[in-house]
Amino acid sequence: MPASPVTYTFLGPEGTFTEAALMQVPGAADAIRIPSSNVNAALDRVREGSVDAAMVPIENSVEGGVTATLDAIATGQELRILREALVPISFVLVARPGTRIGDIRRISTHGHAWAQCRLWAEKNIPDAEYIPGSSTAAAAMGLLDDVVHYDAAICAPIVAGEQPGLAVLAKNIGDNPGAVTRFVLVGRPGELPERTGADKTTVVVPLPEDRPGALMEILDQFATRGVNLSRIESRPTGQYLGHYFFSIDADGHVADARVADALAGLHRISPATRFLGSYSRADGVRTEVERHTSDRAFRAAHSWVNEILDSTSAEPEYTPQASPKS
Ligand SMILES: O=C(O)C(=O)C[C@]1(C(=O)O)C=C[C@@H](O)C=C1
Repeated sequence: MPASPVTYTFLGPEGTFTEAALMQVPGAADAIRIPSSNVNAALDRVREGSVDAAMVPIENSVEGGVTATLDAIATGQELRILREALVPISFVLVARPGTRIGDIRRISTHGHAWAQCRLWAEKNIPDAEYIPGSSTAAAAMGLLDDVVHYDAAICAPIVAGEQPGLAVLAKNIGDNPGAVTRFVLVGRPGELPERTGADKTTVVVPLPEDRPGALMEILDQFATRGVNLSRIESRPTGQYLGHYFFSIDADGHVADARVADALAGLHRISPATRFLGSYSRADGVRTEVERHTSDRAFRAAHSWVNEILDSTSAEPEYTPQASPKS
């Protein structure tokens, strides 16, 4: 019987940056690809098992963390990050043919895209009202639909190139030409991606309450084991004011002794710590490991302690006390 094809979902519709990220996954071109209208819907499809994995945005070099994703993977049925993808971001301004920049009164795009074009918009369309869109491509495609109440959109160049109904009014309108968005492919817990030496580990750590220095203790678990952090963000749990969790990316794989030891330390401090995955870095940069935090150093240290335990009687011998004479 032929194997059933892999099924992916992504923040759609076609033409989003998220779809571009999914197409970086080997075999994605031959897989079934189902667009989802938002990050939660995409992750729900993974949880209920109707798709194998979902590609979602997690972090932008200009605007920071994508909170919808950070929150959705931190709670609910457990999920795992299987890989990451980096997409260079450039934006175009599109409208219906015949529209001039001076005609624009209302403009739509994804919130992260709007944040990355803010300076351009202030300079070129200062009076235009911003209408939030579920994605850049959804905003652009909406212009082909007579019912939408905006007259321009900001999207990826690819959308404009494929739609004769859309005219490009301006190119490269992002405020930061080097902008990059990081995406993650999220699946259900199962096989762990192999350790490559150029890996990342993502965890969610609820901040223990009413404990002075709790954040310091969390950071210390990584610092004392020579584990570098590439992202740390605090997010409210939503339960009540002042209750936060930390979303953390650390260099290394849970199969690295120093990372495993740091995670064990986190679990002691905050038992509800959630492991979100170890996966290879999209940029392929290998982690530099200091000698005293290498697997070999951890092994040697553990065998030293075990030797001590083996050669020493850990529990004092039990000598029953003579019963007092009556
Ligand atoms: O709207 C899209 O095209 C998306 O893929 C989402 C998204 C994001 O969430 O940051 C991805 C990349 C860009 O930074 C802007 C929007």
